[in-house]
Amino acid sequence: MALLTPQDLENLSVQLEENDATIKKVTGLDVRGICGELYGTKPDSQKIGIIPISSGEGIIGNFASSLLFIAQYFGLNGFITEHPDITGYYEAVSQGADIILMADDHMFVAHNLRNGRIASNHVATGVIYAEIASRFREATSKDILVIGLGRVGYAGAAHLVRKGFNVYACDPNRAFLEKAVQELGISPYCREDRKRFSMVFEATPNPDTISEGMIEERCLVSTPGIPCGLPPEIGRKYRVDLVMEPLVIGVASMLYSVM
Ligand SMILES: NCCC[C@@H](N)C(=O)NCCCC[C@H](N)C(=O)O
Repeated sequence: MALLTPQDLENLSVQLEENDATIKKVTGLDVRGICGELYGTKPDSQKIGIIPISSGEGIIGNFASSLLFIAQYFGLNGFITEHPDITGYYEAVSQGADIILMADDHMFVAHNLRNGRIASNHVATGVIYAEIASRFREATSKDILVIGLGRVGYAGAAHLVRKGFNVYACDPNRAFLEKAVQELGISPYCREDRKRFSMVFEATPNPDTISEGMIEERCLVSTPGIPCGLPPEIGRKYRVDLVMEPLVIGVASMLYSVM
């Protein structure tokens, strides 16, 4: 899994503002509205304990401060512990955190100490970005393309199947594709079918995974993937709206899902 870099997290508030405006334009709701409908919850100034974790590749310079910005943006009472790891965990609980946010190199979790609910970033991110794609008001059918069936893509595809969309998906890893066909009943996307989509959920760590023959002239691409799966020239040639932001939208989904 590709790890965030401090550069990915620069100008987070600008990235959020731009993406929230796009989401509102193409779905009719902003991130708060979609998360509220998706989970049936709303923030109630819960105390969020943000714990830096030093394992593996170590602490990412502006990761904790980015989480603090996100907590405050959604009306929550966030704080970053003075110490990392276990000492930080003890500090967060002692200071009355209702929800703990912490991430190592493999898992990023939100754990609500009051109701026991726990969310992982990869599932919450897959679900919210798939949900955004599926709410495209100008969609011409219930057909939706999912590119990438790893932890994030699979979670998004499962969510779309549950919502009754016709999910077509592709992944270079044949085992991932087979698993999704068997377990979710999705249809493998075949380029030869020349089928085009007005809704695309892209969840790969690769650039330029979206090709011209995949999309309709008017299309919404929703992706947490870094780097961007939409080639800029295709985005310019067609009327494509792109929702792509590295952290805030996925963390909002995590927090709303454990409230
Ligand atoms: N959609 C967001 C996906 C984040 C994930 N790909 C990642 O970089 N995880 C590593 C986070 C490491 C945080 C570090 N341990 C710290 O606490 O600063």
